[in-house]
Amino acid sequence: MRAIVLESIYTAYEGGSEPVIKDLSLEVDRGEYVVIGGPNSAGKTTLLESINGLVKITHGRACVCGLDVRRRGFEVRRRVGYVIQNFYFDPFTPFTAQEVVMMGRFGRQGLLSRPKESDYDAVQRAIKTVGIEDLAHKTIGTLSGGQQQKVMIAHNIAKEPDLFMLDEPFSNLDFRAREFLQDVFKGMVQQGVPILMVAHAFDGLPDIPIHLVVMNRGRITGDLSCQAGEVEEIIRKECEVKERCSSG
Ligand SMILES: Nc1ncnc2c1ncn2[C@@H]1O[C@H](COP(=O)(O)OP(=O)(O)OP(=O)(O)O)[C@@H](O)[C@H]1O
Repeated sequence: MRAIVLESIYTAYEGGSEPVIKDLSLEVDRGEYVVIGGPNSAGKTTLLESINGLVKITHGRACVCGLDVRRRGFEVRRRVGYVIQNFYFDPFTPFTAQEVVMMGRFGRQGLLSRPKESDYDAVQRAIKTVGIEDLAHKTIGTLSGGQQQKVMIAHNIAKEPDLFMLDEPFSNLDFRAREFLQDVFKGMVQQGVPILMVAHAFDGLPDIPIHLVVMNRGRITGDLSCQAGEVEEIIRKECEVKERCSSG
């Protein structure tokens, strides 16, 4: 079973007059590391949110982890880890980093159930994996942007997702943290969990085959396999060619 099968989908935001994603098809297998690139407003975030069932798919077929996204969006979201692009915790948010990581278990344990031994174990593993043991008991809103980002990555790892999507996860992280986390993601991919990552900077991608998806104006304009070192050049070329074609 493929992790993602999208067949000619169109998606639109509530009240939007035009679809943002247009006639888009994509297949992703287990264990693939997918990088999604392209210019601003190409529809990269909207694609992630369509896969997750957060934006309405108006036409086409979308199957994620074997589930029909249009009918079973809630179940899809339970199984998909999603680190969003922009989040903000108020300094007075009354949760520690460890409690936020535990919230990643809610889909498995149920909102009103007590955490089990396996939930505590998954939380400790995620905290250790991301290397935030020293932050565990700090209040989330008092952490820096980069520290909060690491907590949200741990939250999604604790979820033990079948598919992991990240929207510009490195925007607040220093180069050491980027390299460390790229290793973590490589390990997840090698265990079979597919990763979809939207990015604008491509330094430090792991040395494994990359499934590169280039988007522009709501469509996929490039879908190919390449090495990490080729990603930036390919995206640059794709975007330049498409810009010339659309303005010529
Ligand atoms: N909540 C929303 N309601 C209506 N339109 C939206 C909404 N979010 C995004 N859009 C529109 O959808 C289009 C694609 O936006 P999206 O955020 O998916 O692009 P992106 O490729 O992720 O951009 P960037 O690289 O700048 O983050 C844009 O024209 C944007 O204005």
